[in-house]
Amino acid sequence: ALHLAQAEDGKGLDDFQKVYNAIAEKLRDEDEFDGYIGYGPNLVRLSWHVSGTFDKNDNSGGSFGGTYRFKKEADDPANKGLQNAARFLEPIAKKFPWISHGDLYTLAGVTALQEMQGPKIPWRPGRVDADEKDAPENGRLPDASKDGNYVRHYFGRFGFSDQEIVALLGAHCLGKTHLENSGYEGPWGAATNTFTNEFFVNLLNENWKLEKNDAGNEQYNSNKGYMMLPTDYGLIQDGKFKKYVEKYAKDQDAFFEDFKSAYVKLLENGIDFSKLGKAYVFKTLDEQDS
Ligand code: HEM
Ligand SMILES: CC(=O)Cn1cnc2ccccc21
Repeated sequence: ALHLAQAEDGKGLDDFQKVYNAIAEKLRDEDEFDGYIGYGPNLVRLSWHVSGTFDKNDNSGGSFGGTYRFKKEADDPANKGLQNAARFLEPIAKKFPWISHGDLYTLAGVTALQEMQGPKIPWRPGRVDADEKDAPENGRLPDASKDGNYVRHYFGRFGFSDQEIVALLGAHCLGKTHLENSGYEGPWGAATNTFTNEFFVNLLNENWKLEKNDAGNEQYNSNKGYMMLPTDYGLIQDGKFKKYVEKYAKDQDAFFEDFKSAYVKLLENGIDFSKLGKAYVFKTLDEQDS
C-alpha cells in the first residue's frame, strides 16, 4: 500500500518557507563550489536520487523514508558526488530538526530549481523517517552507458510516459559530469546553474561524436565542448522520444510545465497525500526582497 503522508505537526507554509530561505541563502552564499557552478545542480540530483530508487511494483524505495541518510544507500556507487549535497544540508537539518529527511531532501531540490530560475514547483510535506531496514538495496539507479530503449524500460518502473521521461531528463541542462564520480567528464565551459531548455537545443543542434573518455567510457562530445551521455543521446536516436525533444527545444514554456509535473510525480511517487491540503508554492528570494 502507499505510504500515508503525515505532515510535521503544526507546521505550515511559513515554516517551510523558512527552510526554503535558509537553503536559498546558503546557495547564494556558497557560490564557489564546483568551479562556481554552486550547489544547485547537486541538490537537484540528490532530490532525484532519493526518489529514483522507487519501484511501483512493491512500492519500495522512493523519497518517503529519507533512507539516503543511511550509509547503505548513501554509499551506493551511483550516489558518488552527492556527499557534497548531503554535507550542504547538515546545518539546515540542525537548524530545523522538526523536518523529516525525505521532506528536506525533496524541498532542497525544489528550492534549488526555483532559485536557478526554473518553474515554480508545488511541494507537499509528509515524508516520515523510516528505519535502515527499509533502505533500498544498491543498483536501482540508472546506467548512463545504455540507449533509449533501456531508458524507456528503466522509467517504466515508475509509471512514466515517453513525454515525462524526456521532460525529466531536461534537468541535464544543469551542472556537469565529473570523471571521479561517474566515469563521465563534462566540459567546464558548458556547465550551467540556470534552468533552461538548452539540453534539448544542444541535443538537436550540435554534431555529436562518440568518443572514449579518460575513464575508457564512451560519451558523445561536440566540437563546441559540450557532452552528452549515451542515455541522453538515446533521446534523439529513438523516434518516439525525439518528437518531445523537438517540442521542448522550440518551446521552453512547454518544457517548464511538463518538467514541473513530471518532477512532482517523481518526488511524490508511492505516497498518498490525499489527506493533506493544497501543495505549497514557495516564493523565491528575489520575490521576497521587494
Ligand atoms: C537515464 C536517467 C539518468 C542517467 C543515466 C543520469 C546520469 C547522470 C550522470 C552520470 C551524472 C554525472 C554525475 C557526476 O559525474 O557528478 C548526472 C548528473 C546530473 N543529473 Fe542525471 N541522470 C539521469 C536522470 C536524471 C534526472 C531524472 C534528473 C533530475 C530530474 C537528473 C539530474 C542531474 C543533475 C542536476 C546532474 C548534475 C549534478 C552535478 O552537477 O553535480 N538526472 N546524471
Ligand atoms: C553541460 C553538459 O554537459 C550538459 N549535460 C549533458 N548531459 C549531462 C548529464 C549530466 C549533467 C550535465 C549534462
